[in-house]
Amino acid sequence: MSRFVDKLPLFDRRPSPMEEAEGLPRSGYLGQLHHHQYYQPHSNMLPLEQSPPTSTKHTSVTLAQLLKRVNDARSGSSTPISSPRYTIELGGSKPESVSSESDDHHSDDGGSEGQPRALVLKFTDLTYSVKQRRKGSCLPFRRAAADEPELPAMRTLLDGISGEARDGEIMAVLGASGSGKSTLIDALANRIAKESLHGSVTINGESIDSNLLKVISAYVRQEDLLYPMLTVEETLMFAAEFRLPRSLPTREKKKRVKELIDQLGLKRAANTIIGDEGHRGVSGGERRRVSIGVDIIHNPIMLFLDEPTSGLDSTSAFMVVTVLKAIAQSGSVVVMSIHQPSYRILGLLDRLLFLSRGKTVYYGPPSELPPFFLDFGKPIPDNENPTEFALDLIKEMETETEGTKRLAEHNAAWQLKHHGEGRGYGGKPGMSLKEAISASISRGKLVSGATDGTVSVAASDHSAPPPSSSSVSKFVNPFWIEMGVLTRRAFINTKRTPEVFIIRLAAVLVTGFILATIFWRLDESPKGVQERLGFFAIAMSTMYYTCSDALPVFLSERYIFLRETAYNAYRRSSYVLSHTIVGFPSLVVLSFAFALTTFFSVGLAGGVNGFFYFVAIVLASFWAGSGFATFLSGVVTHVMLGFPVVLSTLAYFLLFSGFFINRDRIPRYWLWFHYISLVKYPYEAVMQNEFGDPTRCFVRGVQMFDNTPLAALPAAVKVRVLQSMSASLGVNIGTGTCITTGPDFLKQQAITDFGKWECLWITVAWGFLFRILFYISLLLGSRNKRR
Ligand SMILES: Nc1ncnc2c1ncn2[C@@H]1O[C@H](COP(=O)(O)OP(=O)(O)OP(=O)(O)O)[C@@H](O)[C@H]1O
Repeated sequence: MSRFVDKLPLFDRRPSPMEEAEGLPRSGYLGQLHHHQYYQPHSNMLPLEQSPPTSTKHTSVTLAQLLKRVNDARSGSSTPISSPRYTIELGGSKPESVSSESDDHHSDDGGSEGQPRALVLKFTDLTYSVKQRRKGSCLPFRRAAADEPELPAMRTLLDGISGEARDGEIMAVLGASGSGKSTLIDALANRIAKESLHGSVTINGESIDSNLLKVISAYVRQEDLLYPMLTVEETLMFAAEFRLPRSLPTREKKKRVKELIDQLGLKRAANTIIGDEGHRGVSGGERRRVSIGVDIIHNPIMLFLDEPTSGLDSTSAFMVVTVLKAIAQSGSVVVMSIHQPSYRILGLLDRLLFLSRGKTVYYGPPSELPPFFLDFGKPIPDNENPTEFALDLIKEMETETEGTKRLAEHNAAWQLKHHGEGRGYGGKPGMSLKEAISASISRGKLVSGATDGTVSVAASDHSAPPPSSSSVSKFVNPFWIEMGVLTRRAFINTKRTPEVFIIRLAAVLVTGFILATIFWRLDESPKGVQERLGFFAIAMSTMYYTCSDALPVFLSERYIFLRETAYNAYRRSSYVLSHTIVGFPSLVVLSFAFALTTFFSVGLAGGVNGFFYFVAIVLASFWAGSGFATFLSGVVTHVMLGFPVVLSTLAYFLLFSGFFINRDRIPRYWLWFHYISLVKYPYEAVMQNEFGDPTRCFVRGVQMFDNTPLAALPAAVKVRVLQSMSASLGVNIGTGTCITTGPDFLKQQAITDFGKWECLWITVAWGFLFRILFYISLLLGSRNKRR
């Protein structure tokens, strides 16, 4: 572990000036690891392994003053060291200096409470209720059973929760399953719609602009949402490209990824793919750590995590919380929910908030748990993990009729008695929000969306202008860089799942082969004409059917997309465009494959030009069809919903295309469907490509009796019928006279609306339209807030 901790770049592992000056061993995290003493009053500081906790205030002041003196002496000036330095505090550590200004404040006070902080996230009286539906209440005829308890219309998930989280510390939210932990984290991370959440959440006393919060914060979800075919390193590198400032050179981004891989203990898995059900990849614990890594890559100023340690073994969980602690100590506010912290993890937590059915039943440092429960009349037995004890007691009380009401009241009284009205532990911010963010950037925090100037200047210059929502751009990268990164990622994903394309190609080739053998070398007789019609109708609708595999593509990555766009990793338009670009070459290959297997074997007209037009219209059909399936994938939430919709809609498109019933025979009130049928346009296009030539004749002389009851007559009889017909009509119709040319046939089929090129462009336009609709569905459908 010590080797692992030594590698943590976020910790200042250099010997502190005081250590150097006094020849003391290194302070830092190890000192804390070796001293799991939770029952010290939380204001105590244990700065060094050997230091007895005498007068905390005295120790801290002396340390701070000494540090300042040594710093001054070493630098030969009074300029403060800009990198963060930490003293180790029981139950947490805190930055000694955020700026020269805050240094002074720290010197004045020394205790962890009541000090001015760089960042204070304060939440007051947070209350959130949701409408509650009784099972089956949507059925008007359902009657509640006599013994069924009447449920209230609203359910309160958070009930007047107050507290604060501060930079340098980890605040942990604890409670039984369903107590409201995730809901509280969502409320703090601005993931609940304003109109639904009552109470206030402020940072340094100011309510924060949603876009600015997205830039300075990160939210780690409970679920792992990762691309299965990317390796651990690639996953983190893409996260770095989306979250680190664009002014940071790629070399630095790579370095940061390597550091994070080391910190999270992922070195051995770095080149392994994430994996899924079908592909063996990293272990569940490693995947969890990668998920966390993706969101902490930029060392965010505000970090919210929903059960980051769930599913991890105790060593990995400790490793993760250690990294979180390092992030906190580099000047971030870290809020996380956790089920049952081990002893070691508890030593890294600074502030605990226990919830029971949406109410606070304990709020304070771990060190106050024993006196709190002693005062409540339930002393924590020696050697028992205090959080385990608290959770067990809470669970037990929840089963009683009164619930945890008494404990909640005890907590309220405790807060009032020990921490006064404000319940804020006195950690007042020493600067405004903008100044605090600016100071964070100065200390090396990478505010992803900050403009080039702000970041580069801020990294070295304390006088850098503080960023605001106006000086921080919404997106990290410009459009074309996003496009490049997304295209590269989509390309890698596609390349690593060749089976998807191979199956599609196989489906097209098999269909082409079957059609080629069935419609082999069609002649120009009326029968051949009918068969051509059948070939075109089935060919064009097959194009669309094979496109339905585009449906699961977005559905499978929908939640990754939602996670990434929640923090403005990229524009939705870049996503749509990059996926279109990556998918297009495969459409071209499929079009050629289908055209080559069918065009010549069926004996279609037009020679080389006709062939390329045929390729173009097949490609346009694939383009429109995949656009349609992609659009649906943005609207439906599950593939099981999507497939029936795609398949039935395509069946209707075929029905109204003009093949089964021509336009003139379609009832007027259904005519609109004929015009929105995706199959109509490519069908009419290939028909015109085939029958557009007026010099080609498809019905000559007695062939006019084909497909009629007279077809069965002997040829000589048909010739006589033809002669008598021409005599009675007074026209000369011989056996070689052309009765129906191609254009005549098109007229009979009511294919007169558009020319063949118009049909091609309309099909292409459909493809664009569906992609625009897909984009709109992403805009409207990817709200990340609870209502
Ligand atoms: N939209 C909703 N409608 C009704 N109840 C809801 C809704 N959302 C959440 N809940 C309920 O609110 C309670 C708190 O949910 P929350 O996810 O915050 O719990 P949790 O403490 O994070 O649980 P866990 O530890 O199991 O993740 C749960 O009982 C849940 O069923």
